[in-house]
Amino acid sequence: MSHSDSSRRTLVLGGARSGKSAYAEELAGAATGPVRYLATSIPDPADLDFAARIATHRDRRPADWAVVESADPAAVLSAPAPEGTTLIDDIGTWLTACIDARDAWESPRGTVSPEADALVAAVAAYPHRLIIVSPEVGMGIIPATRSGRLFRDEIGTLNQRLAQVCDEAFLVVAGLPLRLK
Ligand SMILES: Nc1nc2c(ncn2[C@@H]2O[C@H](COP(=O)(O)OP(=O)(O)OP(=O)(O)O)[C@@H](O)[C@H]2O)c(=O)[nH]1
Repeated sequence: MSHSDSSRRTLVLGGARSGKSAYAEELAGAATGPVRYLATSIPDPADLDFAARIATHRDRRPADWAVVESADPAAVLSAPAPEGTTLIDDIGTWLTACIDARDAWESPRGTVSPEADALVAAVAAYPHRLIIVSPEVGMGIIPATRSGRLFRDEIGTLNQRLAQVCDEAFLVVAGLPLRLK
């Protein structure tokens, strides 16, 4: 697949507090044109810790970035796209919400495949610059819970599929990006 720089797709992987979001924001800031920040988390006013994290993000983001909060990134990407760069942060939050919505934590692998298929297709078809943040998990011991094992397997499979349709991919560790593709 060959793309111009303006339609390049970039996947940014990393563990918790690895600096993956900050690196993705750096890439978005370096791109030409306007930036649209697509947050997949819908804030819960009762969750003060998460509200503080979001506030930190807002403070460090340039004021002229458009912010879209949506639990359905495939729908956002499939709608008529504005010029410039879209940054999706992040796929782990989205996957958790998808599994919750189907009440599928005790279900077999693949229950959320329709949603994953739609996301991968929307990413592959997106016509402008796209940067996607997703968690890299599963390098430690096998989780003790069924839900933990389900998430680890589903996000690993999805990350592989996203990496295939992206032009480049990075793994961020301790704030340092390692190019994978
Ligand atoms: N709803 C909403 N969520 C936001 C906003 N800004 C950031 N977020 C969410 O904040 C989350 C990332 O929080 P971080 O604390 O950076 O995540 P982390 O994985 O611990 O750390 P890093 O690896 O450094 O990114 C993502 O799920 C974003 O969707 C916002 O304006 N609105």
